[in-house]
Amino acid sequence: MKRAALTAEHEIVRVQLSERSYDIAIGAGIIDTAPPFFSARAKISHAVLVTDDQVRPLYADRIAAACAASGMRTTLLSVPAGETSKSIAMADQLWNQCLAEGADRKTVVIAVGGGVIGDLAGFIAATFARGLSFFQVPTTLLAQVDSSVGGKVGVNLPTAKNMVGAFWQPQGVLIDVDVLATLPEREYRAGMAEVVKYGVILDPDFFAYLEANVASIQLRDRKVLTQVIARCCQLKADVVQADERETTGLRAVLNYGHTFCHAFEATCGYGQLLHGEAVSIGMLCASRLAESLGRISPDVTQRQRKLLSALGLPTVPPQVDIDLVMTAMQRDKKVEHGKLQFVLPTKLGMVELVGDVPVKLAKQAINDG
Ligand SMILES: NC(=O)c1ccc[n+]([C@@H]2O[C@H](COP(=O)([O-])OP(=O)(O)OC[C@H]3O[C@@H](n4cnc5c(N)ncnc54)[C@H](O)[C@@H]3O)[C@@H](O)[C@H]2O)c1
Ligand SMILES: O=C(O)C(=O)C[C@@H](O)[C@H](O)[C@H](O)COP(=O)(O)O
Ligand SMILES: [Zn+2]
Repeated sequence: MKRAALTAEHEIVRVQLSERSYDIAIGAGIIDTAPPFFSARAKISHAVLVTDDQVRPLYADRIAAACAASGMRTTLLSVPAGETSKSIAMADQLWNQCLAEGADRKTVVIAVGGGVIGDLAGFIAATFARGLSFFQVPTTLLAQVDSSVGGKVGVNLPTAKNMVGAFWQPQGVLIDVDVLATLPEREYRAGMAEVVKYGVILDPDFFAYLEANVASIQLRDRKVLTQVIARCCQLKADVVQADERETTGLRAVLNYGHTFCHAFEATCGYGQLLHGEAVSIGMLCASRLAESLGRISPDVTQRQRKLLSALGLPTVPPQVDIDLVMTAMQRDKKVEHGKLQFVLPTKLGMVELVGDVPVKLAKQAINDG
């Protein structure tokens, strides 16, 4: 197949999923190659770009103009920035806007933004007219290392994170590391939590690399960032290829810390605690839980806490009603027959899905934080 003309300095990670396979292109300054990147992978007569009101003036207007200049009929839809836009009400608004703009089954959706936009636009793509092709142009660190890859799309219910959604793979992911230059510091740090997650669940050498490169990471060193993002995309691609729909339990490793994380996000009110911040706190809760079950030694938790703190991430659970958190945890999608399951470390670089965990110990793992 014809490939987009990208700059010399880019890497391609391929996600191998038979007919749903796709490329993740990672490089500096490649955002302007967006139209040929899309056109090489889909026939596009009508592109619907979905973005948020902060990313729109920074990047989405520019991509929309380039798409229009390359001959695509282009519609740009924008939602308010932030987690509260990942809702059924916002999906309803976008479905109706797509209809009003004459979208049909050949329309291609392009998500330009962070994880909220990727999840929401992907959900529109998965559902409008029973499914449209879509692309991801992730603009946060979190979206570049995690949410744009793997096809989990969806929206939140008021008390249950990501509860309505689908597995819907993109046709391609275009990652320009240069867009991270404008990302607010808090959002950048939040993205690092998912980066650390990959080290804990799959790759102890990568964890050690992060420990050794905190200063360059804080400076957003372009070279280090490109390597970090490419490694995360490759690790995620490997997992998704092995268990696309989280049916064998393998993909669940990517959910490390998320049983606690999602319960904190919902209980605090969406957007109060950023997803990455909640991942940071949630991973430490899961690690303490593994300790209390005698599965790991305290130094595994200590190393995570030290690295997460050095990266400026929160480590202490929020001051919220613990019983509300425990109730929210029961809405985790890994719950089977009413029983919670947790992804717990066995050592640095390896985790397992564990059932039959006494709720009392999970509560204690929060209280001990
Ligand atoms: N589908 C998945 O596999 C998956 C994986 C991880 C997280 N998620 C989801 O992702 C969401 C969090 O995503 P997020 O952290 O990217 O948040 P986000 O999408 O809310 O973006 C964070 C903020 O940064 C702004 N922004 C984005 N790019 C920017 C840029 N380059 N410069 C300046 N500002 C920019 C946005 O406008 C927003 O205000 C959560 O809903 C989480 O559940 C999904
Ligand atoms: O891709 C996955 O699988 C993940 O679990 C990645 C997570 O970082 C991400 O937050 C995901 O959206 C959580 O999925 P959920 O199924 O627990 O809602
Ligand atoms: Zn996550």
